[in-house]
Amino acid sequence: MDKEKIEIIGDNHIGFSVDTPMVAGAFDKTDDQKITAIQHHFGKIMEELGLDLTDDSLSGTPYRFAKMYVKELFYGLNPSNKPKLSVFENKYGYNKLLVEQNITIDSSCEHHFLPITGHAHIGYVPKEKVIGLSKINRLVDYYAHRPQVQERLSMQLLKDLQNILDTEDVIVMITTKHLCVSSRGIKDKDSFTTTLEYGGCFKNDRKREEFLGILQHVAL
Ligand SMILES: Nc1nc2c(ncn2[C@@H]2O[C@H](COP(=O)(O)OP(=O)(O)OP(=O)(O)O)[C@@H](O)[C@H]2O)c(=O)[nH]1
Ligand SMILES: [Zn+2]
Repeated sequence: MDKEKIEIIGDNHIGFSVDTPMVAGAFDKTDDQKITAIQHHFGKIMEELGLDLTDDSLSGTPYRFAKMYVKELFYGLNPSNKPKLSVFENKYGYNKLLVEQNITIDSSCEHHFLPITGHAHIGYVPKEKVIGLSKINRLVDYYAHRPQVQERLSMQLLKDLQNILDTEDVIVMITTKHLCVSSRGIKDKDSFTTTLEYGGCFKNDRKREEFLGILQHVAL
């Protein structure tokens, strides 16, 4: 992509869809085939930087890097890795706010491929269905392990939880630090980023305040 095109995307970097932009056939190759290809390309990048790939310490890096991308940092791109989310009938009729807070976010920014770290706080008001608590954490982990923008990550979590729980009454707050802001570019070490996405009863100011009140003493 030429520089002019990159500048344009720089001004319009938020995608129009909640789905991660993927090409057709994105999973035609196996993980091992992807690792082999990425290993080759990353080795070339290291060579361009002038690094000696015959050095003991560097020789395994292209493979380590490729395995880390496919199996760890970006495992959430592949829908076959989506966690199974068991939901139960709301037999006890609990119909007040439930908050799962301080869920670890380990993600990567899709513009620079640098880490985004922080926490998600997720609340919902059950209707007919309740979800196993750990499944909320697992879903966050899954969507975070893609190249992301924070806004889209929030929306993907909201939409999926609304579908799974069969209710609009879900709220997702994410507070993070972006290394692309703190460690390069403007190098601002202190700023952080918060997004808030919600539907249903959380459109009501008092319901949103109830959720935010619970989070008052939560650290980043
Ligand atoms: N809205 C949003 N922007 C993000 C996110 N992660 C990174 N960015 C921004 O994406 C923008 C990309 O802008 P560009 O001007 O194309 O890139 P750049 O020249 O590296 O910009 P600087 O970071 O200002 O040096 C930057 O402003 C980033 O801070 C995110 O999750 N959401
Ligand atoms: Zn970035």
